[in-house]
Amino acid sequence: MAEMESSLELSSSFSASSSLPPPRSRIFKIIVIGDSGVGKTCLTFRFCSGRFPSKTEATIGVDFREKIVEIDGEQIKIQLWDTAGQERFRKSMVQHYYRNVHAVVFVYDVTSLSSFQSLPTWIEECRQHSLGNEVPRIIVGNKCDMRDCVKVGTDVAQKFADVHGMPVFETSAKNPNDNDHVEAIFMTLAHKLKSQKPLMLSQLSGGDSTVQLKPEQKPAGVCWC
Ligand SMILES: Nc1nc2c(ncn2[C@@H]2O[C@H](COP(=O)(O)OP(=O)(O)OP(=O)(O)O)[C@@H](O)[C@H]2O)c(=O)[nH]1
Repeated sequence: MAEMESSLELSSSFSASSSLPPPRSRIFKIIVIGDSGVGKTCLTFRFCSGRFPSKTEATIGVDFREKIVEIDGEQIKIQLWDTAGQERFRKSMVQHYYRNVHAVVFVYDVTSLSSFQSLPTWIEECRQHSLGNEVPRIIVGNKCDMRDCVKVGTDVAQKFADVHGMPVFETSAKNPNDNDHVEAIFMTLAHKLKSQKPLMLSQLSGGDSTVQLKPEQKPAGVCWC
């Protein structure tokens, strides 16, 4: 779902840094996909703004949010493409947002078995757009704060992830205590991308907050093999 305050959020962060000379930075384009309502907007918002959005609406087509981070002394612009989960809001846009993608985040809701069972369909859609094993991909189980309603166990998710050769993370966009964890998930992906290959250079038009991932913030037990 789209976050109601996102435009305001972006414009205010750009104007705040408009006096700075624009640095050059690599861009990592990461698409976030999964069923409607799993929390894609909230996760991307949590990473880019550090908070949970107060109100959301179903994403139509695609929204994107950005954050500039620093990895090994280099500024990198992480561009998160928050895609519509509802089929009727996706149709005309699909071709566009799969273009030039560097990494994929598949999201399911740990309280919704059907959202987990949809993952193979999303993985297949990506594969059809040439986003298979060669592209860094991760699975994220969201809404872990709803402990009493969990329908997808960690072991089941881990087995599925192993079969598909991806790391899996469980987190909550809502729980403020998981703020660092959400950040660490996306930063782990960014580290992976940075170590992988040179990506396109781009002139930045402005900046959001800059963060440096501390070693202790990296999620434990992440396997990229
Ligand atoms: N409890 C809880 N609720 C969440 C969490 N993340 C999102 N939600 C709620 O789930 C609902 C859907 O969240 P969105 O982020 O809009 O979902 P989406 O995947 O972007 O949905 P589409 O745009 O339709 O594809 C909203 O009511 C959010 O408040 C979470 O971590 N915990």
